[in-house]
Amino acid sequence: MPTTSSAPGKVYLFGEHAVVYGEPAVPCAIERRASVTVRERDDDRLRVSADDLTLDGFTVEYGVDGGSPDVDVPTPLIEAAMGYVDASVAAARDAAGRPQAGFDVEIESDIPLGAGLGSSAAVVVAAVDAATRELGVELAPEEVAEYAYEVEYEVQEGEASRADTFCSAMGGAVRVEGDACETLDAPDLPFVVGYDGASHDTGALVAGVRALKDEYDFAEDTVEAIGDLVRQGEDALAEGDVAELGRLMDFNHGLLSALGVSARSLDEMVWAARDAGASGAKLTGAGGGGCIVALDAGDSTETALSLTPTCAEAFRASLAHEGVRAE
Ligand SMILES: Nc1ncnc2c1ncn2[C@@H]1O[C@H](COP(=O)(O)OP(=O)(O)OP(=O)(O)O)[C@@H](O)[C@H]1O
Ligand SMILES: C[C@@](O)(CCO)CC(=O)[O-]
Ligand SMILES: [Mg+2]
Repeated sequence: MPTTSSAPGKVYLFGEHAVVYGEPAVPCAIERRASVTVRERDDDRLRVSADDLTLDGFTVEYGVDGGSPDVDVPTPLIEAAMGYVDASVAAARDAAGRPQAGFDVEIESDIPLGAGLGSSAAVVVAAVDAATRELGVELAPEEVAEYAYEVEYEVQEGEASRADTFCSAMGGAVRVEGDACETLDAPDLPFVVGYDGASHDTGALVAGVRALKDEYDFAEDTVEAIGDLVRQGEDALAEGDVAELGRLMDFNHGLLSALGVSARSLDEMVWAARDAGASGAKLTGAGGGGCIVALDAGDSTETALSLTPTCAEAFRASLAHEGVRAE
């Protein structure tokens, strides 16, 4: 019997990048999900199909010892995708004590890839959950989050926080600071997302911030300032003070720009949202290209974004109260 799990993507209210260095962050799960279906095979091979990775999708199959896959899309794309799937399957084999287990894996996702909405974490969380359940092991969402974090840590070459994976596994708004992860009581915030259609490589952007921080004390101070801002933002979130949350999001975007992770397309969308009357707007996730998130209960930000030349897609995103779940 195949087993399917799904998990949500996320936007960052505050704190991406700085969270990698132990500052707090508050990501919020959104109703865009990745869904992973896993079927155990009777050999040790892994066969992966991903419908949404390219317009045509791809299928790749190989054994526990690797081999040269026969595929029809550019190799770097496959290598990137397989890094996460491979490591998720390894985590599930490990959790179930079944190092030779083989699987057919199918990935479907409505989270744009490499765009700051946590597609990698959602795929990994759903894959770990589905593959462990397929092997008869039921993990608590917190345990799925921990395995998924180890996968992101490995694929992002030792520079990853628990924020994306914990948020995707638990759903709702969460607070992550180092290895302290908690869920928060948060009101439904009026998120509007602008997507420039581009994709980034999170690992490379994190490495860029690390280099800046190692070179300049004031870059290190910038990371600490983001931490201070998040602590202030938590009070505003508890009070449901959308105006103050917006001001702090604007400030957070400025600090992220200083760390070199914004882009002209993101800045243009941020300004379009502000001009349209959004309470605040910032890039979300690793940056470099991808998505911004703004707060606006009315329609003007979504309309303004959809008319912005650098915006390929604008949409509202509601808080996903459920994290990983069996489908
Ligand atoms: N539908 C999918 N099918 C297969 N792999 C996917 C899919 N969606 C995401 N991935 C994997 O996740 C990678 C993108 O992860 P990355 O961390 O760079 O971006 P993100 O998670 O979308 O954004 P951020 O980390 O900034 O929130 C892709 O290269 C691919 O390996
Ligand atoms: C940039 C980053 O902070 C968030 C990416 O969504 C990286 C991480 O936390 O692992
Ligand atoms: Mg990611």
